[in-house]
Amino acid sequence: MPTFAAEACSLSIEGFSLAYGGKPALRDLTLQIPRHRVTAFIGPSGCGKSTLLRAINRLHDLNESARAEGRIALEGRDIHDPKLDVSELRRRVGMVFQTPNPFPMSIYENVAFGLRLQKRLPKRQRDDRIEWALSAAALWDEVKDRLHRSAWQLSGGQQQRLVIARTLAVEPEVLLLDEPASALDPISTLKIEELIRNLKSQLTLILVTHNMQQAARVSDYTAFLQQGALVEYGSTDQVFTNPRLQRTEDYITGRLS
Ligand SMILES: Nc1ncnc2c1ncn2[C@@H]1O[C@H](COP(=O)(O)OP(=O)(O)OP(=O)(O)O)[C@@H](O)[C@H]1O
Repeated sequence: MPTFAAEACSLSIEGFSLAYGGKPALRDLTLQIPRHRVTAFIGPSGCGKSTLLRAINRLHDLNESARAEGRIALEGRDIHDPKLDVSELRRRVGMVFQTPNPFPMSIYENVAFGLRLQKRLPKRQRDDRIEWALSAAALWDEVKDRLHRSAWQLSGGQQQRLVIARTLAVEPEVLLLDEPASALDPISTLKIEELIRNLKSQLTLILVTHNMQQAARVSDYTAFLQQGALVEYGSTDQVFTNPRLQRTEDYITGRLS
């Protein structure tokens, strides 16, 4: 199990469990997520990948039947600390979902949206931040001449990069990606993968994917979950080329779905 020195560790998950209506979805998970790396969560459908991802920015708070136990610390601070501001946590830990969900407004306003909630910036600075976020999401060149057109005119792949730009605009430290390319065509998927690899110089990324080639291509570390438990966690190289457990090998090679 990889462990990281405090200065290299973004998130530390310790004895974390979560149940929906008394039914366990995550069981006593302990793992550390390294800073400025891509970590993939893989495992069969229903094993708890999305539940774990969402727990990192406390989305389970919105579900009355969900009960969490244990600790998740971001930069050493427990995210369940009652003194912690949840909206600030969600700014620091951004999330991108499977289906691109741009708001029904212009490309510019989509990226400005979170920024406006966070703080009032003078227009010049806001424009600079929007250009920066769209560039970081590898979309600027494609949209710079039509910033005030509807976001819904973009292709699915462009919409997903716009959603990533919207998330980046508020300068998160961690980006959670829940199957971000599964609704996209192969070319758009490769663009998202390249983007993920490039973004790790700026922030920590966690990727949920069903696509084993994708996990192998973009992630540095891979955690394999089964029935809510962490089965194997290691460098992606090790997990994919020399898995410690037969169950991991069976899943990676498609013998277990
Ligand atoms: N909102 C919810 N209410 C009740 N049960 C839920 C809820 N969300 C997930 N579950 C259950 O928790 C377990 C883990 O689900 P989760 O969506 O985290 O798995 P997953 O590995 O991401 O699955 P998939 O790959 O199919 O998206 C499953 O048994 C699921 O039915």
